Amino acid sequence: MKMNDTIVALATPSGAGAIAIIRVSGPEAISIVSPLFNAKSGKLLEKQPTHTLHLGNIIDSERVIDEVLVSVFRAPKSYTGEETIEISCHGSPYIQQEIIQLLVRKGCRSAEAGEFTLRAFLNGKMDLSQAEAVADLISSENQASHQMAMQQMRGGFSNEIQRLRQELLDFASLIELELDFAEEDVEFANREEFKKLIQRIQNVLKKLIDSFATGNVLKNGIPVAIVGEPNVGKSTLLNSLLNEERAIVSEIAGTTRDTIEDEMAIGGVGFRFIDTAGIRETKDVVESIGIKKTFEKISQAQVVVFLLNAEKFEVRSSSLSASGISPEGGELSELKTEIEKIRNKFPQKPLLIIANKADKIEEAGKESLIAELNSIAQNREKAHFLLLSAKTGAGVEELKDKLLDFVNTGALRNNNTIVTNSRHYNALLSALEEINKVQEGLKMGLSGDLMAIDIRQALHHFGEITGEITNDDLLGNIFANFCIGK
Ligand SMILES: Nc1nc2c(c(=O)[nH]1)N(C=O)[C@@H](CNc1ccc(C(=O)N[C@@H](CCC(=O)O)C(=O)O)cc1)CN2
Ligand SMILES: Nc1nc2c(ncn2[C@@H]2O[C@H](COP(=O)(O)OP(=O)(O)OP(=O)(O)O)[C@@H](O)[C@H]2O)c(=O)[nH]1
Ligand SMILES: [Mg+2]
Repeated sequence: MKMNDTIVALATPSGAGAIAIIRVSGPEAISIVSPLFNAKSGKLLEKQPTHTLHLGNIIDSERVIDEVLVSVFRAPKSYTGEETIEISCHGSPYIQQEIIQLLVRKGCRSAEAGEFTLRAFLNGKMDLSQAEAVADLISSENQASHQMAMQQMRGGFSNEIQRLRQELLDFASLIELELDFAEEDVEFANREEFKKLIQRIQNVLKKLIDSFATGNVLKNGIPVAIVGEPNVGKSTLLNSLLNEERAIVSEIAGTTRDTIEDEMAIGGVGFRFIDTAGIRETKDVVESIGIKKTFEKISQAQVVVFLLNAEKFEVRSSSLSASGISPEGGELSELKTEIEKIRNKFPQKPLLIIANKADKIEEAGKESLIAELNSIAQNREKAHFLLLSAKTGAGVEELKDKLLDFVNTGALRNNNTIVTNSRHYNALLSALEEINKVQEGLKMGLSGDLMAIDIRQALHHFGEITGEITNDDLLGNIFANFCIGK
């Protein structure tokens, strides 16, 4: 990508709108736009100071294309660090295209995706992780992902990495200095202090690495699988959670054959609900493919909502107690087996057991049912039980609260740095690996020259995050995922 030319792009979404912004950045930005702009004040754009706004017409020879507002940003005081002009025109696609084509005829080049932000990075306006956060910020759809992106864009994460990198660099220099005095057997780098620093770096790296699990989940939406036998009301629950008729509901068992997913923010956190095909023995080929997929989805989910029909258990338990037979022998033990199966298959998954169709059972039966199910849930860590009605919506709010409880939003609340980017995550893992080697070296009394190699490696991985160490392929990759005009 060339850097010394002047680029132009629409910064607002394509299509009609009230107003559209056309961005021009590069050494010729002001000199190209100036002769095309007739200011109402009669002032020449080229003479205007930075961060000023001007009303006037964009003209192509004699023809007025539009009445616009033009902002002037002078290098290096702009988003990109270059001379920048922004033209706010009326949002007709025709006007937008006319102005952009005029600018291209006068010597601008159409910007590539992310090129404005790439220039901001290359001009030192932000580091690489901050540039990446700009893209995350634009795609953020809820409070959690917005907060994480904002924190990263403002440099919270980079600062932490930068600090560690500097301290490590200072030690590396001291150790390398010792090498110059090899004959004299001096020790500039205090080994005890160095050990402490390495320990501290390890702790920070581990904390950041651990935060990725939370960050990744918060960024992409927490996957919640809704599973259970056919007809228990899974699709009804999905619709109730989403507040829309997303999935087909019917009294026929086996209605949902393929998984259905949709997102919804609860308390500022994005959740991705996955309605699945009811689990049962079946000879139907299509249905059994759907059931296979259900198990796949359970394995990918962060939380499993296991739905059952409360009615089935209520009827049985009252008739059973009347006849004096232990409920153990009936549906409840069947249920226990069912839950046990899921527990064995996915021992780590938080499980929410939900008795649905609460509206159909009698008040009197509710208590014994809740007690019974709670005793099943109690045996298991991370398992909870709720009675609700997907149809009437009673208890659905409680379910939402429970789901939020499952998410460890503590890290977010405490304003801790959360790693959301897999590139950063990989660099952190590699850095930790090198730091561990340095620690081993210290323990074994490894010579300075060998230790210096591992330290340099660790520094390299820190530099990858902030972009001190980079290459064209990597930059191309990162910025290609931006939108044009950003
Ligand atoms: N019209 C418009 N709105 C926008 C942007 C933009 O580029 N144009 N932004 C783009 O993403 C965001 C705001 N970010 C910006 C960041 C820096 C500068 C800027 O001019 N910085 C100079 C001057 C700072 C100062 O006045 O102290 C600088 O950094 O030197 C402008 C916008 C969101 N809204
Ligand atoms: N009374 C009552 N009926 C419900 C409730 N939830 C679901 N139903 C009914 O139960 C039937 C099955 O609901 P679905 O949501 O299609 O069940 P499902 O679990 O998705 O079924 P499959 O897709 O076949 O696995 C429908 O007739 C629903 O109207 C509830 O809370 N109360
Ligand atoms: Mg269904």
